[in-house]
Amino acid sequence: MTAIPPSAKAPGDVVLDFAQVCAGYGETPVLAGIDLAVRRGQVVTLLGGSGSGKTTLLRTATGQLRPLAGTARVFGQDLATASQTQLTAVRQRMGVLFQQGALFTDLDVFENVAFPLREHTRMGEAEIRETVLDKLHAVGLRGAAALRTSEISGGMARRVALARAVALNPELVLYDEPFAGLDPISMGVTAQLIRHLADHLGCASLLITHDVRESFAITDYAYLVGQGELKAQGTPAELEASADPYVHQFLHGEPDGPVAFHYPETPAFEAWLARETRRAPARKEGR
Ligand SMILES: Nc1ncnc2c1ncn2[C@@H]1O[C@H](COP(=O)(O)OP(=O)(O)OP(=O)(O)O)[C@@H](O)[C@H]1O
Repeated sequence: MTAIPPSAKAPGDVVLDFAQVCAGYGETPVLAGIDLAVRRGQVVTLLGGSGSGKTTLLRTATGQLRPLAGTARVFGQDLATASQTQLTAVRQRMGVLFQQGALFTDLDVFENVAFPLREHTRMGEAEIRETVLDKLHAVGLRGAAALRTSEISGGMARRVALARAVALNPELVLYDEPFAGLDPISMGVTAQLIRHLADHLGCASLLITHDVRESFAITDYAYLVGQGELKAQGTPAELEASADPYVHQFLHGEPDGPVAFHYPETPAFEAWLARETRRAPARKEGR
């Protein structure tokens, strides 16, 4: 693991703070010993291969999954011990752009962005109109306000979802694979938009992706996870200069090296295979 001290860049207060977090499903940890911090105004990237546990960490940050061990704090609130009311209060200060960025198909673009304002504030119509148009302007889609969701492209839909995610001026925005399925220009535009929103709103941003190029163009600090642990951390320049073979292979997309391609064959898989192998002749006889 590359030994680089955390918080190489510290522009503001810590908004999200993981200390030795172990995250996973049921009793099974996907990632263990995760130390991670995101500060106000910072764009932090969490990199990792397919299935490395990035979404699992995001679910832990939203309180959807409780940490199996360690401490996960958002706005100083310990998520492991938070009541439902406290979790709701934390989530109201947080915007999440989900991988699918699902919009409500029965609402037009304007109403999609207005939705959280109508749900969580007492704003009047004039203030809602002004806020929604301002957020749509920030993502370059003010002129698309009246369009139905069936009339916009996939890339535009992602930007509308982004405008909706920041409608309540969140202090923390979590992005789950914001570049997935976008063409190179839309990717670049989305990346600049994430940076712009972080600078403009002063929010803390955690970007979950396996796209090194796009994320490094806008990132202050990055973490690389793999093989169930934190493999490396640092500024993009520090990671690019790393001699660690795992970091080097991941950053350069090389097919050979320590980054595993195969999903591990667990004892549960071996037991399933033994059962299937025993059943196969019986199936044949039964024919
Ligand atoms: N609901 C679930 N229950 C049990 N295991 C799960 C669940 N969701 C994901 N996993 C497992 O957790 C591991 C990490 O998955 P996760 O979705 O966090 O990875 P990821 O890094 O986000 O992957 P990708 O980049 O492919 O989206 C995988 O081995 C996956 O099989």
